[in-house]
Amino acid sequence: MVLLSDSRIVATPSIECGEPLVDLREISALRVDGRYAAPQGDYAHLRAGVVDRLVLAQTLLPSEYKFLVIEGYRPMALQTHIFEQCVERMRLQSPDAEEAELRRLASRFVSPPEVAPHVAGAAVDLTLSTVDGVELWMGSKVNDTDTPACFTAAHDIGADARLRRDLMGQALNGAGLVNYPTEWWHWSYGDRYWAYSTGAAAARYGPFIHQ
Ligand SMILES: C[C@@H](N)C(=O)N[C@H](C)C(=O)O
Ligand SMILES: [Zn+2]
Repeated sequence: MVLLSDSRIVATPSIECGEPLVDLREISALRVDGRYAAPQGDYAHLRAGVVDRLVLAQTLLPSEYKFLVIEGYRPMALQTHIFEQCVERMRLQSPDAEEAELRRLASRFVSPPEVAPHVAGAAVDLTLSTVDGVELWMGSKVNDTDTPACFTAAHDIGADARLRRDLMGQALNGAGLVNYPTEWWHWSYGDRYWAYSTGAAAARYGPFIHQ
């Protein structure tokens, strides 16, 4: 598995295309959860090209399902904070590990800020709901990385959750997004991880400042 801290991701070129962020709360086809709501509404924004692909992906789901968007854009300061917090958690678990190894271990679950897809407005954490908005069980809670069930390919999660993950993956892959294999809920388009995974010559979206 290629991690976000891998030198191949860091070395992937990024040519910023300048596309704006779009507020998902103004896209009637998409449902946005408010658990990470903050005053500026950063969490509810994504690049226009990602939004288009998300809307397309939703049409590829069986009609009884809808996406429930949990978090999109994340400011650099927030990404840096949660990455450093994760490094400190790794230090508690592996007190003798070198700094570089702690950062590699942390990057299994939080991206190093310099390549972070959420900071580019390119990544979305999402799950499935019923058409009425009732969140469905996917084998673990969104953002619970303390269980092996967070890995997208996990098998001991029950048949319903496995089927839902597969359906979600088919729809999102079908619309051009790629998954981070340690987190079933994390999908991106246009960032460095996407460029590396798809063989694109460069990322389309680099770090972005939401005004
Ligand atoms: C922190 C978690 N929700 C997440 O988004 N992880 C990925 C790998 C990231 O930080 O980009
Ligand atoms: Zn994510």
